[in-house]
Amino acid sequence: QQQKNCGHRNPRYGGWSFGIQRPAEKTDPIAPPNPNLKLSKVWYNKEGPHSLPAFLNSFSNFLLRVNLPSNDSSQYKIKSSIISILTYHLKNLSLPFLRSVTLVNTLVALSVLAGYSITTASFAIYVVKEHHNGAKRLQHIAGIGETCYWVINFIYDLLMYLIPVAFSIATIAIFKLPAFYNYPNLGGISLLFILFGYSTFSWMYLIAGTFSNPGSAFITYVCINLFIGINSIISSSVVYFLMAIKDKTDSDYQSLSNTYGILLGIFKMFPQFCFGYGMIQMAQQQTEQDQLSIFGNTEKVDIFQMSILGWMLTAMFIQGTVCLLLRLLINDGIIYSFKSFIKRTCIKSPPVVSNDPEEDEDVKAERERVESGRINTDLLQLQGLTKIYHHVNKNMVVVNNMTLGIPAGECFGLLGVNGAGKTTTFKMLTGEASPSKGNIQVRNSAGNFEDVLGFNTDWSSFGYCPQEDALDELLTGEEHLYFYSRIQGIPEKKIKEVSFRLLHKLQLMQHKDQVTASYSCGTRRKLSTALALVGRPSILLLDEPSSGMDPKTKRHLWKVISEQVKEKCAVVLTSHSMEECEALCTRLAIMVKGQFQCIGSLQHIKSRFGSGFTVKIHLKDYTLDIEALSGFMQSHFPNTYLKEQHFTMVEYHVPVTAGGVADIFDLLETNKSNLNIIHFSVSQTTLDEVFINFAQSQMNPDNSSTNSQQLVQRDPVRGL
Ligand SMILES: Nc1ncnc2c1ncn2[C@@H]1O[C@H](COP(=O)(O)OP(=O)(O)OP(=O)(O)O)[C@@H](O)[C@H]1O
Repeated sequence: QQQKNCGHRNPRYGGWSFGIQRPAEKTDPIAPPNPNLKLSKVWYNKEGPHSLPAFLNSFSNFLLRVNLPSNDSSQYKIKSSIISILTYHLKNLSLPFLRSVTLVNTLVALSVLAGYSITTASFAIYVVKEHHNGAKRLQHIAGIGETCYWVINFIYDLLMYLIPVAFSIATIAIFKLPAFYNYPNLGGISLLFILFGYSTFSWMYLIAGTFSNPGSAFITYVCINLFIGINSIISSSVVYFLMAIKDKTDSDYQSLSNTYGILLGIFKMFPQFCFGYGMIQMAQQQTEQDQLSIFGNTEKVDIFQMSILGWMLTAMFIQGTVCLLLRLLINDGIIYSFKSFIKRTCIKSPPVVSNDPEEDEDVKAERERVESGRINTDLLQLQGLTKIYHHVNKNMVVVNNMTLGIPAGECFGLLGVNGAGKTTTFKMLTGEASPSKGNIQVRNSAGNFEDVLGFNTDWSSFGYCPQEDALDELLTGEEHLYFYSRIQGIPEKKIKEVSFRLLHKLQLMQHKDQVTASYSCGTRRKLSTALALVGRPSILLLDEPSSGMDPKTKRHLWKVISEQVKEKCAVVLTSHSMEECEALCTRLAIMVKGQFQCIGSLQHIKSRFGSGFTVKIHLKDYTLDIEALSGFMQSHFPNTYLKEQHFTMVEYHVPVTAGGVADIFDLLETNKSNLNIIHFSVSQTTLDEVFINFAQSQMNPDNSSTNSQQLVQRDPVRGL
């Protein structure tokens, strides 16, 4: 019972009262009161910090001695030490103070966690960016293995992360924040900062490949950190506060204590919790020590013991190591093997076209050539290559049973409308996507074919210019070339020579010192092509290399590609420019819905599928009657149709006639003035027209199964 001081100069700090009658309301209603049982009271004055435990201890000694045999009583006593008294005082009498301190510490921990959630995410999005823009794939092709890539990134990010950590520690040291500054707390908080980075980068790397763009990756990383951190810290703090207001003998206290233990066990799996909770623990420990020091106890508590920081630090180290090991283990090779296994055992793939009776004769001949192994001078072979994307409600066959062989010194053009499957084919060729079926083989230096897919692929013979420039916006053109030269293993003293040769070759000298962020689209494409040529590849994959280039630059690029072909490089090129394919490709194929519709040399394709002529007529006036002109053309050349009309220019498709070009010339020349013609031209149907006609079968879903030959025969008016 508390005792009032009553304003005395020498206050009494406590006392005892014995033999008090028990008050009526305290009697037990079930067990009748024993009239002989009297109440004793211990009095204390709260101004004396030790008065309660001291007087309580004396009372305990009275009881002890009263109950001991009289001759023994002096031999026994109950002792209380100053520490236990102070701890008792701290835990029980200063509880409201400690609670408010814990609340403040929780808020501080959450604020620091929020800051570090953003910091760590801003470091990790770099790998997402490289994954997204294809730079990671390009580095693999250039020679960096999965393990090397992740380990180097991890070490680099961790070293860079030490800069904000150093700033935080310096701030703590400058302002001497006692909770984190006093010995050994500065060491503890430094370890918490470092291990938070260690554990967070690892799990962020683990899911880096799942994001569609770096922006969404950044938001997701920060949200995950904050969501887990805030929820775990607040829920454990709430249980802690509830425990603190309960009596230890209360049954609720026990169940709360069990819940608290379980929550801590679960939350230790998350670095965000370990980081925040570790800070709270440290700050709380410091507050208790500050309180103890008021009573002269300056003994330091070991904050690294398991119950304070030890577990938090250990858990973060384990999380980081496990996630990093998983990241190293789950590489493209393992994913490829796993996917292949799942596909083989679980997923029923839709039937892909094989031995299609309607397959074009040239496509069939190429398939038979590759499958039979005859006339085998190929450097690269695709055998039954198929890619199926499994969507929620349907499966999409994007590349369908593609068989092809490309010899050295050939530039093979892969044509097709948007979505025909060209880039997907390239992705399979470079290992970015795994084929659902089929195989890709490359001839090695010993002259034998070896699989490109799977583990330990040797990409040294490949050069790849992706459709989207895989450039680092912070590096200059020259730095890019240096970087990829080093990855390719070019000796240090030759790197400058190689880089300058390529800068000259692609006319990039004037841009070599500019960062690529300031490059125009065409210049970026030139640099991407230069990077593909760094290792003098024997197989060059170019995905729309000239897109965005002006005609002059384009022609220069064609010259560069032609030189590569002359040097016996096997080039695979995709382009939407027929002019480019006509200029470069020794052989080409047109893809429709993932399948080859035709294959062969340019002239072969034009003469097989481009029957007829294109007549371009320029009229004197655009108000002239076009229908009369069309009627005139159709009356002399049946099945002629008007293809296009732009202002005074009209374009007709004229089927092959008995008299050929001479007849068309004769007729138009004779009637030039009657028909108000200024001038006209007659040409063989171009590759553009062949392409457009094939493209129409992709646009028109009803024609999906129709092969090219049938189209030629069915609709001569529309060309094919
Ligand atoms: N990851 C993916 N998941 C599902 N479908 C995909 C995926 N990637 C591509 N596709 C689909 O595969 C088809 C072929 O795409 P691809 O990029 O290979 O076409 P493309 O011929 O290269 O077109 P473009 O000329 O526009 O580059 C498209 O319909 C596309 O929507």
